[in-house]
Amino acid sequence: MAQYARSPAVAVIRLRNPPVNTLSFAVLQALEDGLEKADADPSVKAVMICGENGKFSAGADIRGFSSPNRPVKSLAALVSLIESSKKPVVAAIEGIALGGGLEVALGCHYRVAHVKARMGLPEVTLGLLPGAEGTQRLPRLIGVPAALDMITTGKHIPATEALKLGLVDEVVEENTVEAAIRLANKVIGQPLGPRRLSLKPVPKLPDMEAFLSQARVRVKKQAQGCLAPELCFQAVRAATQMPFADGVRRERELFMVLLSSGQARALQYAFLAERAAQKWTTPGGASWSSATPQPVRSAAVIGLGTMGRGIVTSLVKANIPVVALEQDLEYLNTGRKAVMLLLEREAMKMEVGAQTLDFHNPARLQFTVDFDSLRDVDLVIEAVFENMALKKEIFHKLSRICKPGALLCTNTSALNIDEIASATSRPQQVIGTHFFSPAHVMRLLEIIYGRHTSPTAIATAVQLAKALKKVGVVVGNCFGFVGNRMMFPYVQQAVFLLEEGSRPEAVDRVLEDFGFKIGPFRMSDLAGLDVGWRSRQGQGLTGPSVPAGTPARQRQGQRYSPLPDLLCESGRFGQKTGKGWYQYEKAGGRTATPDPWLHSLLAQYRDTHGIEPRFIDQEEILERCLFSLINEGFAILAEGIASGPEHLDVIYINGYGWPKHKGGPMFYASTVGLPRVLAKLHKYSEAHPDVPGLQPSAFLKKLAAVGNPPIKEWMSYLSQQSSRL
Ligand SMILES: CC(C)(COP(=O)(O)OP(=O)(O)OC[C@H]1O[C@@H](n2cnc3c(N)ncnc32)[C@H](O)[C@@H]1OP(=O)(O)O)[C@@H](O)C(=O)NCCC(=O)NCCSC(=O)/C=C/CCCCCCCCCCCCC(=O)O
Repeated sequence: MAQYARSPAVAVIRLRNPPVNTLSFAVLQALEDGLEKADADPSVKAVMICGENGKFSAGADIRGFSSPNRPVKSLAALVSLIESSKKPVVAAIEGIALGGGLEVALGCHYRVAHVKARMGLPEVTLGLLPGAEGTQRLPRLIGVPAALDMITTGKHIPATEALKLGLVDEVVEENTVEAAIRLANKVIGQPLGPRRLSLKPVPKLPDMEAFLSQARVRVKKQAQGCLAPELCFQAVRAATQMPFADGVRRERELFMVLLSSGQARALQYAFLAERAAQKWTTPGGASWSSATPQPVRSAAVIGLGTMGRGIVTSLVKANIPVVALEQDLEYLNTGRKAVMLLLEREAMKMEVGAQTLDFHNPARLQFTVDFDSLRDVDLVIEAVFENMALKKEIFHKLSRICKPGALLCTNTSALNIDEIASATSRPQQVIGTHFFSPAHVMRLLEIIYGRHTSPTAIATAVQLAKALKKVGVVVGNCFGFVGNRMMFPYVQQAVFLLEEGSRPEAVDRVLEDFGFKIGPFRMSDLAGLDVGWRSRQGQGLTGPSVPAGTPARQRQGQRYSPLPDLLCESGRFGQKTGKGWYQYEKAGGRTATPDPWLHSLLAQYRDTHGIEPRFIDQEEILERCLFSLINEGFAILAEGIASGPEHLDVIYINGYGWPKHKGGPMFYASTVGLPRVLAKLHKYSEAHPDVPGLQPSAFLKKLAAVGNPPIKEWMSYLSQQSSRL
């Protein structure tokens, strides 16, 4: 709602809808009532609009867009009402003014912002456009280039930048509401015409047409298959070509197209899924609502390979003092140089005026080979390579050296957390923190609890993720956890498709056209084929431990493809060796080119194994790869390894390049329809009975049988018996 008060010639309207003052129907109604009251009261000479609790407004309620009962009350009409007020209206922007919240402020005649406030029109990130006339008012206020940038990227800008752009009239360090009331008193009686943005012309550019056509190319390129940026562009272009009222009509038409699009639903789901994933629970009954994190005032990282370097960089960026440890001076010096380089680059990227990175100060970042230096840290992240014996040795040492409450984290992508914890005397403080490479860039942090991990340890790891500006998703302990476990059948299908007649570039193209940033073969080349090879050797799937007489394409009665092993045996480890599923310009090169050598290897391989190659169409490539991944997701949910489909989707969007506008694999399955996913899996598993990954999971079958319920109801169909939750 909104609260109305007087101060004394200024009416104060305070938006109130915790936690972020979204513009519900009740808020809009109360705002309208407040404006009418102020208008009718002759002793009121000006109006000031602010938000409760130090936040102006986060805009429209995202949950309302998909609701059949969404309020028909038009926000746009209210913005016009504010603008047409005969008494000056001043917005006092504290905290945030986003989306519809900023559009309300644009309707005001003046805007005062607190120095720490952020403003933006993030509708594009929700698959929408600023549909309350924001695409028409903002270019009139700050010019087309800046408005187009804000509207098509959705970025939040700080108050200082808003002041430079002319988006706000004043930035204050103290009480914003008092400053806004002062300004309101000052402008009483001044003409309002020049302050009404709808009456202003769009500022001209020397060659608007040329600017717009270049901007359109840029927007399309950045959109990566998303519709909203293009329609945002069209709405802003309308502002340059039409009078305000016509531009508003065009904006409305484009908004309605987006509002009913599947992409908007997916993006809004993704926003809410990220918040839902913060609400973790475990089968033992621990949860975000009752567990309290421990403070992390200092940390240590063991191992300065690729992952360790990124993790140190992340911690330094989060202003957490770090001790970085390596096994000897040679490794330490190489690691130190690499970390310093990363930090120099990060420092250069930081905004002018923002807090600087204090990494030359040994009290903030210390390099050592001495385990004793870890004695006092609050948290240790072990990031050595994936070797159980080595990890156990380190954890044994840590449990002797570290102070009693220290959290002991292992950065692993698949290894058993319980086994690692068994090497310590304090398994309740051991937790998996699976970072994604490059660790200082990628947003995802998979947080894996073991059998004995305490709720405090989980809460502390979640808190750490927040401090590192990452999305922490809490999951249970199983081989590959959630992300990699779902990835295995996907990559396996991709390789089987090669055996049957396809090529890496064909499979990658289909998945990249679907929206993945990178297809499975390019991804394997980037990650290094030797990583999987070592893991398969460890599992006894390849190498000398495979019993003599084992059929080349079978392991334990299941289909197996030795193709990736053959590549590794030829020294083809991917980008780092200049050859893998593709060829590259040099070792370490990044430009993948289809490789005739590989094509003839595939032909030879099929000959050797008597496989008749066939043409495999895009539909089969897509369905076999995606549906096997999704199928594993259902098995994970049924086992209680993750507490909801949103968790899986957040992992895939933030760690595996799944296109956000398709909402994540489980959301995608819900849009395809579970009966269809099930029917396709039946079809493919009949054709390939020796591939367990294609056999539909019991949970998927159950959901399809009960009539394809909406995604938010899925978990209610898991019986207590079938779930570990
Ligand atoms: C920066 C944030 C605001 C805060 O971040 P942080 O402090 O980290 O906290 P969070 O955990 O993210 O959030 C806290 C809780 O708040 C919830 N939240 C936040 N924002 C929203 C929101 N906008 N809606 C709903 N809920 C929100 C969040 O979920 C958390 O709650 P919980 O823990 O999950 O319970 C950050 O949250 C953020 O960035 N928020 C998003 C801001 C945003 O994107 N705003 C834009 C929203 S879209 C908008 O405003 C659009 C406006 C245009 C509307 C145009 C309407 C005109 C239509 C014309 C045609 C209509 C025809 C009508 C006919 C018909 O109806 O049929």
